[in-house]
Amino acid sequence: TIKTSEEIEKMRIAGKLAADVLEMIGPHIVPGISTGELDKICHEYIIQEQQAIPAPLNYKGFPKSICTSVNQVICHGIPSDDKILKKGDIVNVDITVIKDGYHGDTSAMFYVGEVAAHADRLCKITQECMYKGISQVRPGAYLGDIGAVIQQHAESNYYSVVREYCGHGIGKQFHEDPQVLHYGRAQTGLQLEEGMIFTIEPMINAGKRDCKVLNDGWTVVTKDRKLSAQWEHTCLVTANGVEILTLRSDEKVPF
Ligand SMILES: CCc1ccsc1-c1ccc(O)c(O)c1
Ligand SMILES: [Mn+2]
Ligand SMILES: [Mn+2]
Repeated sequence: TIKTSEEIEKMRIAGKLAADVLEMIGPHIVPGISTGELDKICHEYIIQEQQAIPAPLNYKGFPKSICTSVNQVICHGIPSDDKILKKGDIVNVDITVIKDGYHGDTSAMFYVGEVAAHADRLCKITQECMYKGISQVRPGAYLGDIGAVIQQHAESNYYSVVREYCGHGIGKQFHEDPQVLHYGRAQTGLQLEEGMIFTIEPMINAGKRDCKVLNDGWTVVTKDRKLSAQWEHTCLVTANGVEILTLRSDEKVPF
């Protein structure tokens, strides 16, 4: 749906709050902390400090307030007191908050201590995929333009694009139309219009694109158990391009 200026203002607030949670949790991500503890810290911050609601909790039955996806986990990792982070791990923390009825959805990769060069490279290229996708956003552009540049950057670096999960429209609902695929052909699909708001959240695998869901019914892992990375921003289509609603205060847009 095309958001009104009043709705856009509320989405700016929700987006900023989601970004603030990621900035808050970063320093806590050190060897020895559990993902269950990260969930507790974020939950308390969202509820008490932000007087907001964590959207994942009880969404389709998800049991926690954030998603924490470590190493070969592609997405929807369930925080656990038994999952202790160790040096060399890469972890995606995915935050969605609801404030005044509107959603802000963002995620980032964090390094636990020093990580291997190949892990660092995957995280960096994946962030570049997200930014390249965002750089295509303007009125009149096509959803296929976003998918094509993400796929091109990933595959030219010998990585693969997960296809089973995608970005999405967002507003009063966590997930709205359109689906935003992270692969595709330029100049195809829906045309973007000023006032549209959606996420771009590419999941890029070091190995093959195939994935599977574990017996917990949530955790999505790479079939070949190689590493996966993901970054996510909530984006607004503006008259002259794009506004990233979940930009962090220390984050520079590289285009
Ligand atoms: C945990 C929330 C959830 C449950 C089913 S899909 C999903 C989810 C998680 C992160 C997201 O960015 C998203 O758009 C959806
Ligand atoms: Mn998310
Ligand atoms: Mn999302």
